[in-house]
Amino acid sequence: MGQGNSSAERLPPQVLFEIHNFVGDFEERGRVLVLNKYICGVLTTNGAYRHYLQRLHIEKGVYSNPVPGPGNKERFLALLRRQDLWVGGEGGVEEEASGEEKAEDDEPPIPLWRQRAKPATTENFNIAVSARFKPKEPEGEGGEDNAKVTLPLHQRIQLIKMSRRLKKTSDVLKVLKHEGAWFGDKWQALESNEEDTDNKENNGAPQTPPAQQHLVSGVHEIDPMNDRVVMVDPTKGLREFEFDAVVSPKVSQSTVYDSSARPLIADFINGFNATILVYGQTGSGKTYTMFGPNGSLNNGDRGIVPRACAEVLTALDYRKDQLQIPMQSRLTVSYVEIYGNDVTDLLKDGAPCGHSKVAAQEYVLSGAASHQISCMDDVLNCLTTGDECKRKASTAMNERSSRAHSLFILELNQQNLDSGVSCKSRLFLADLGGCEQIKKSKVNVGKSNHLQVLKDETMGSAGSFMKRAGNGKEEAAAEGPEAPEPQISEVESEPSPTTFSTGFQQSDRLREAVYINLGLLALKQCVKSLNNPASNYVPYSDSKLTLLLSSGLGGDSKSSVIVCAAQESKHSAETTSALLFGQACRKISKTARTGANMLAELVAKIDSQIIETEAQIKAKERWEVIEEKRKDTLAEEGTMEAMGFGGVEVKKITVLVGAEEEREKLNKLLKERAQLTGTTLDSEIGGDKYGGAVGFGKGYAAAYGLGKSVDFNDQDSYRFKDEVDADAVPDVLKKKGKVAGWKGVDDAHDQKTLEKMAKKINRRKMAYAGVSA
Ligand SMILES: Nc1ncnc2c1ncn2[C@@H]1O[C@H](COP(=O)(O)OP(=O)(O)OP(=O)(O)O)[C@@H](O)[C@H]1O
Repeated sequence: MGQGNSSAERLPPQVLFEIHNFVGDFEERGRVLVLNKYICGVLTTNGAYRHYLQRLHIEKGVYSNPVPGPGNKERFLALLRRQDLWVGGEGGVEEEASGEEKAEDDEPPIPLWRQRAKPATTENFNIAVSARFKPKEPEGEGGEDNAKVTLPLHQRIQLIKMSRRLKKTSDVLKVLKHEGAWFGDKWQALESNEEDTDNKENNGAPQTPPAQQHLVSGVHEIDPMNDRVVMVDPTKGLREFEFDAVVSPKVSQSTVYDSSARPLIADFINGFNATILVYGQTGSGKTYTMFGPNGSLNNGDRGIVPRACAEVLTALDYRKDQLQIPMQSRLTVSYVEIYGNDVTDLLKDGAPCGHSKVAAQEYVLSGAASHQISCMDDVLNCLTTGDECKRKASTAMNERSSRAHSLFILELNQQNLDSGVSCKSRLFLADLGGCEQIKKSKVNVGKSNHLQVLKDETMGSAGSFMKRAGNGKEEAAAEGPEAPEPQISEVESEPSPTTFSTGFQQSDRLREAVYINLGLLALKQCVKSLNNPASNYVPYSDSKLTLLLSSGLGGDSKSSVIVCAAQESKHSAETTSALLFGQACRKISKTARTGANMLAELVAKIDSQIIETEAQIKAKERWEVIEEKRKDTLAEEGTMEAMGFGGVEVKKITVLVGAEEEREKLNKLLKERAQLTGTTLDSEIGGDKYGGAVGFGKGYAAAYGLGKSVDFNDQDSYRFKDEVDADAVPDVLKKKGKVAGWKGVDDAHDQKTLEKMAKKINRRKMAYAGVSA
């Protein structure tokens, strides 16, 4: 390789080494690649790298999708780092020769690019965010409702600078002047210099300050070239957003797939977990983007899900026949819907996932809901079956509105039969329910052509039902995660007779809206925490949606968020809110890793931290004896004791103290573990492990748990004792024979055993009780 090649030397040494390793000596001369001292025919650099990408796939099993256009070089360089993906062991790291060795051997120094580094298994990246705008509604079909906005002068100047690509403020002022109005009182002051001249030309007649100019709110500019969107929001004023991709309203489904989903499909096949989610207001085109128009699986209009499945299946077929390494693979799909706290299996007629609500996450992620697929017919069957089962309804905002969040999960298990290296990756495709304002979707009142209109005061009205039943949180949620306006609106249509069935329908719609909004609120909170470096707790457990998406959002998977939005002025508040969400997601940086069971690894890591923390607590905790005054609760009626005179017993109580910080840490770890495993904190604390024996509020367990105290001197004083349930003795201790022959509290005479037992249980329970009390 030519050492003097400046463009090649700019690449990091490890990359240079790896390219050399892969393609032999090479040199880049402008747009032509020189390989092994021979010019590669007429191959341009881009063409040559396309060829290398293909070789990388065939020889090393590293997949790259055939994206048209330039950029092959960058993709090749990125993928080259994964060339040892299917190789067992470390991949043969070549150590850097030390300076002394070099001198001894008297060999010419090894160029930096020849030194081999350990292959990368992790990649740092930010969540990729793209924005897609729905075509404008035709006028007269609800597309017009132009809210007027008065921008402050500096924003107005900024807007003109952005839209007209002007740099100088003086040029902007000329535009403003030409437009005829804007400045109000400041007109003369700002333009004084120029106006002086102009006024002189106008025979000295004073210029009257013109009326304030108003702008129409909404999307002002969609700039796919620079991936920029300019918004004028009625409450927030001018806003400029930058994303990884901005697609114009007219682009095809395949362009959206190429820009927002395709790179992640390659990552998925290469063993990374990946998440693609669509977010936006109701009716903004999320389902259209994810699945296609109105559930149609027509080739041209197909959305991301069928396209992704087609690409994965084609790639797997190709890999089976063409790769030089023998690969075995199995692709499965799960399709679930999240409605409030219920997760249902759309491929099993909407049956609940798992036997209990808490088990849903474990059930879904363990693959219990999965179906093997091997061709597109299987995929289309799953999509059709799932679609029939989905909650859909007609609202004023969308004729076919999804009334819950749905999650399509692809799971790919692959193994290199030669090296035995296996990899499991998951692709989460989430079609989130749309955030909606009740007054716009009119689910509380119905829409004349969908549901009969109900007044709040009417019996069975959904509005009054929710108002009565709902707490503040529900009402807030009903208005969407960022509701800018007050709540349930006035009924706009004429009242009409109410039937119970319409009442129920409306209460269903309203409940759905609340559930959707609550899930989205929880999602926003998670994104906020992920963006806050000071926060070490992400509230995934706040909703089933965030629990299921936890590994995709904050975990080690690659993620892409597609913000769907409407351009119309009347939707500008929701559009700004959706774009702001996208911007917040874009700031989240993560480390993605290839490899198998990420969840198990994470849980194992937390487990080791739990053990460490428990050891710290053990070292620090101590029993302290305190005096407690207790009243005789069983005193006979009419006695002095019952009337409050006397009847007070002073008891010595032994209390476990110390290690408060560690307990708090333990509590956090237990919570985190519960989130990851989809269980409850109760079971993490010991409910499951000890056969539910340490359930809260139960005799013995209560004394050891929430009460945080053990009354060791109380063995004879039955009057002051809670009734003890023999079942409450931890099974694990019974088995070990530590409390052999346990029959009741009278047998609890071995103080040491009790102390030991209490400490063991309390370490976890106190961590919980101490923090949550
Ligand atoms: N880019 C687009 N081009 C053409 N039509 C679109 C586009 N996006 C959405 N639509 C149409 O707009 C309507 C609403 O879209 P869709 O059902 O996908 O919205 P949504 O965001 O999923 O709504 P919800 O949250 O209520 O389910 C559909 O009729 C759909 O075909």
